[in-house]
Amino acid sequence: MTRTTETPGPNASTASSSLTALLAANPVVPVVVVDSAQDGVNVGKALVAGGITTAEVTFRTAAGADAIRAMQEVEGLTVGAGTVINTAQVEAAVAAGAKYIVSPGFSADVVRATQDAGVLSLPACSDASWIMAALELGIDTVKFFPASVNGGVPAIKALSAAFPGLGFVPTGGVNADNLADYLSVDVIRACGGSWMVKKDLVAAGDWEQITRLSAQAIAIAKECGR
Ligand SMILES: O=C(O)C(=O)C[C@H](O)[C@H](O)COP(=O)(O)O
Repeated sequence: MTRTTETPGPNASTASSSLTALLAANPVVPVVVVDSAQDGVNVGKALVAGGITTAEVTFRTAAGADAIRAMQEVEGLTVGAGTVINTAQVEAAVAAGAKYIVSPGFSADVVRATQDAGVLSLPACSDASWIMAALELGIDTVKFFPASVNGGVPAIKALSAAFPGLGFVPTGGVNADNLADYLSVDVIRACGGSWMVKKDLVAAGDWEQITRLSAQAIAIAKECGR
């Protein structure tokens, strides 16, 4: 396991504070997987109708970049890219208009390319060593993935003791039943997840249910003071 210990890019610290602001305004980050740009637009509209104002559109399908580009037309929606695992995808995501880039793990190359493009970077770290590598690049908020199998809230609290000031965005296993447990923790800046945009809902074109589940998630976030 090799890690690059480069210095942060010139945009790193501005980008970090903007990420904090973005997450404060978007405490629930839906992880969206779509097979077409049109599905992306429909999902985006359904999310906004339910009060969710961002979407992390994954590069897990070939439609990812096209969907990000098409979703720029959805009013009130900030579109980011997810499952970004190499610098070619960073380039494609930035070209498509992604405002932030999320990875399921930590890659210094991906973070640097994102910072160099002046786009917000949210890499995932599941333990203290990866967090230290992220800190070296000026990252002040990390995705915690997969959150539930890595110990959930107790693990985040334990890591937080060693890294005061670091923000976390748990993703993986978060749902309507445990969202409040996560959002009650100060260092958790937002939660990511797919529970309101499940593949079967997208396949069925059930935009109303996506809106209902989004509204439910936002109501829970509000109860937690977000
Ligand atoms: O693709 C990525 O970059 C990921 O990090 C994976 C997603 O965030 C999780 O698959 C969401 O988890 P669930 O909400 O449990 O479905």
